[in-house]
Amino acid sequence: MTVIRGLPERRSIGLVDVLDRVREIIEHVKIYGDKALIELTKKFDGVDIEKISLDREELESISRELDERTMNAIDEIYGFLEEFYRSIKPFDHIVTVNGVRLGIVWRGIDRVGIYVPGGARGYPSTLLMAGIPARVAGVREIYVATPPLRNGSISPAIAYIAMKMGVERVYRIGGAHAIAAMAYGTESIVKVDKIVGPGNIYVQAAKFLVQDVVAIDGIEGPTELIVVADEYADPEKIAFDMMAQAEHGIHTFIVLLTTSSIVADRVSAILDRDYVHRYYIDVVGSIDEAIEIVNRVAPEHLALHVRNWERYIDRIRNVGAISIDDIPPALIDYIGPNHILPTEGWARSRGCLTIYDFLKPVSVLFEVEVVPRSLIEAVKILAEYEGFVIHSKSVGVRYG
Ligand SMILES: NC(=O)c1ccc[n+]([C@@H]2O[C@H](COP(=O)([O-])OP(=O)(O)OC[C@H]3O[C@@H](n4cnc5c(N)ncnc54)[C@H](O)[C@@H]3O)[C@@H](O)[C@H]2O)c1
Ligand SMILES: N[C@H](CO)Cc1c[nH]c[nH+]1
Ligand SMILES: [Zn+2]
Repeated sequence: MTVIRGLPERRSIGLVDVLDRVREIIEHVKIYGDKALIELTKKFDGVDIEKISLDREELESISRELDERTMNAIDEIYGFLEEFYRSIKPFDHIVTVNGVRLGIVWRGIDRVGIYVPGGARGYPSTLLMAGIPARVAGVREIYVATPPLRNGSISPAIAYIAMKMGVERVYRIGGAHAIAAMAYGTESIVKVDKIVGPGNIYVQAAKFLVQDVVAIDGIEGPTELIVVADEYADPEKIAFDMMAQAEHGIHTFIVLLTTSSIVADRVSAILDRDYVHRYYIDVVGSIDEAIEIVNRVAPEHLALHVRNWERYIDRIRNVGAISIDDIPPALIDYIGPNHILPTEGWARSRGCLTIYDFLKPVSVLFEVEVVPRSLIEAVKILAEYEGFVIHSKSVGVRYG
């Protein structure tokens, strides 16, 4: 049965199901370094790799295998996303309030590790989605980890983008061990300040577990989509949107909530031809009810096949991405603004990957021109209230 009526209690797999196994993998990498990476790559990917890290010369040679048509497609999307991220790059904000000049200045993170998932042939689009905002933000060093292909090499498209982006190194390792390696460092892997990127449940569980030493962007696991549709929606387009996201694997979470039993039956009839993936369809009383469910479930993607969508948009709070009206989620996957999106309900507290993931706001207090007496007095009082007498003196010795 591929189409199930109603909603499940939970997603088919979650971090909690694999944390113990992933913890063991991480410990193994911490102790044995490169040796563990080579061994685990043999175990999980079935590939012997002697050298983990690919330098620019090797990347150049792999990228020469890329056909011109795909190269042009990458260039086109690269240019589009670069322009988008340049145009939303935040400015420093320095203002004067009551004679005090202060503000926020943005600084790029020094070293970022980008995880690019394996899939069937690699996810070059993910490198675009993470690497372009990182570059525009001014990240100094970018490292990429991606699982090796069956032949031991990596996707020529990933190699091409890595070259174009000027990344420092590409590591041909995937899974939880790749995350552990970038978090703790090994003989051939540089320890980074932040790890970003989507992947399967092992990859995301590893990101979750290494937060004692490295920042992460969030949990971006197996793909999720909820389609909300009214009676005017086109069942064929809905089915395509659902099957497209199911294409990512067997752990995807794909749901249709519709007010129309006719739409439900028609979509179900199309999806029934897919024997591999699982889909959920529920008939709801109203679009408002569907939106309540969406906010509770907090899916990665939401597709809104609803007339008068403007009426509902402000009430949609907990989703990673919204495709409205006739826009397929698959378009967001390739032209963004970003397809690196929270799953497993994490959309309740964070959204898509953005340029802000690669920037740190630094708090700066410049000169104090006219000393606002009341403000200085307030500072001294609060410092003393906290028991920090020297804090109070340090301010008082300058401003009285
Ligand atoms: N949420 C998002 O933003 C987003 C974006 C793109 C893709 N995705 C998801 O990323 C995932 C990609 O998954 P994938 O598996 O193709 O690639 P992946 O790179 O995430 O994982 C593959 C690696 O997992 C490791 N592995 C495999 N089996 C294992 C096991 N039993 N124990 C430990 N490690 C194991 C292997 O080392 C392998 O190289 C899909 O689920 C897709 O839906 C999510
Ligand atoms: N749908 C994925 C996010 O869940 C992103 C993606 C990349 N390539 C194709 N699709
Ligand atoms: Zn996709």
